[in-house]
Amino acid sequence: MTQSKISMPVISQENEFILDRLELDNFWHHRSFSFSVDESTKILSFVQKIPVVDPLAVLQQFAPTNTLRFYWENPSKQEAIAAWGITRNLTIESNARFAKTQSFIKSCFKQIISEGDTNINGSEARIFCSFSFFSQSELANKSHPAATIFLPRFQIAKKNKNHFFIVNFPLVNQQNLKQIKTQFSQKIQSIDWSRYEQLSTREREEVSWEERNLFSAQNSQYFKSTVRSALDSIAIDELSKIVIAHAVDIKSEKHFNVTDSLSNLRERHPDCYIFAIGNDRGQDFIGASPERLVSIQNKQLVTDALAGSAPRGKSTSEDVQWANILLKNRKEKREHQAVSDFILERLQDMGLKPHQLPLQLLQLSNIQHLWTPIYAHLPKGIDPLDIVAQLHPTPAVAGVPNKIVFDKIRHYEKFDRALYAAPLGWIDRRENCEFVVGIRSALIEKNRARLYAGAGIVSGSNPDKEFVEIQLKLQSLLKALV
Ligand SMILES: C=C(O[C@@H]1C=C(C(=O)O)C=C[C@H]1O)C(=O)O
Repeated sequence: MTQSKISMPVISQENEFILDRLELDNFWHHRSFSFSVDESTKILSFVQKIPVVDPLAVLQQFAPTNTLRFYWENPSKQEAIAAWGITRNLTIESNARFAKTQSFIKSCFKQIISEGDTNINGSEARIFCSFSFFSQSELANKSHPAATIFLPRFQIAKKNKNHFFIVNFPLVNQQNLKQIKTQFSQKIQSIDWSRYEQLSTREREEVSWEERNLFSAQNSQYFKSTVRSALDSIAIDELSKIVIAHAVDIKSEKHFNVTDSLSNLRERHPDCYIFAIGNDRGQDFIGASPERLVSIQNKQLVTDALAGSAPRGKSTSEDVQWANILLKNRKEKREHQAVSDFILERLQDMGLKPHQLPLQLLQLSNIQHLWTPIYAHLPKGIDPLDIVAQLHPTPAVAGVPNKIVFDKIRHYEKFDRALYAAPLGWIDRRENCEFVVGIRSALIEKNRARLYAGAGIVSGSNPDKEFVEIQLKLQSLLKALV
């Protein structure tokens, strides 16, 4: 179901509004920035290089909470993107969501006329996508649609030392293109970007939780009983792996601060992808995921098989000890191989020739994982969304075999996974893209947050140890939320 609509008079008013009244706050905040157009309207995608900014600071200052928002950062790759407002969007509530996403994205990029500083790496206009874990949830009041895709009105991007501001602006009258470009350019230059060079640091007080139910005996007993039941199913060969997740609801005295929480996440997890997707109901799904589902640059695909976990040691020797346990443990390796086998098979089914690097460790600040990066060259005709559709969900977040595991997950988990463990990311006109798996994540709304974490269960898993793993993942997330 497309939520796009044309609204010609508003566009021209908006046009006038931007060009004639140049007050900064109104320029950004005016509500008419959040309506979308359909595929018959051309869209000017105007990009301009700007001085150094922190895209998170810009997002904090300008993105209203009543429109779609997206934040994406990979600190170790010196890359960050903030996007907000809607120029075109689509929400999907049905099956075939990846195919529908694909055709929507193609039609969007056909409308775009790119102008400005377009030839520098990182300056591309992107379309942002998030999906729910299941294509159709059986739970009545689900918080997120099966797919949400949008071309934002504004995008701030940082790539290495370069920073860009992009406006995706619906054109009513193309004759004015030159004039509009000049005025956008002047407007962007007139902004005092130095004010957004750094996120204004506030007192990062610890939020006091109503912690009663965080890891209550009831919670832990229920989780462990599901692990035991899954082990029974594994013993009779009904399935060979299942990832069981746990959700914890917390309530703070004050509203959560999304940008400060993101800032904490990027400090604590510089090797992860930091993300946030906000909807028009003021809900934000945020997290720091170590798991790439699909990354494509110039037709080179990279994906991660990531499964099998151990804590980090408090000293170097303890750390090495944990690493060795992880690398040698047969149960952890079984858990991992279920993922790498699945990915290789799915890519081969698409006619690709994937190759994997030797098994290695991905050491994050709080946890370490077994990791196999997998590469493939993409021939013409394979769309990034074909790969997302083929790979989601991998046994890193679901299990083997898929069909049986889906029913079991719905049975064991007393909550809707919503966006947890599902793909989210961006795609550009040249079909470069990055999608991560939305794990190590929380759904935030005002003073409430739901935190998610899951653990892979295979033959040999121990319910107590799996619960410890879940706690480790949840605690790390909890520490970042303010
Ligand atoms: C499911 C999650 O993580 C996954 C499960 C892992 C495991 O069980 O060892 C490791 C990495 C992820 O693939 C999660 O963090 O919620």
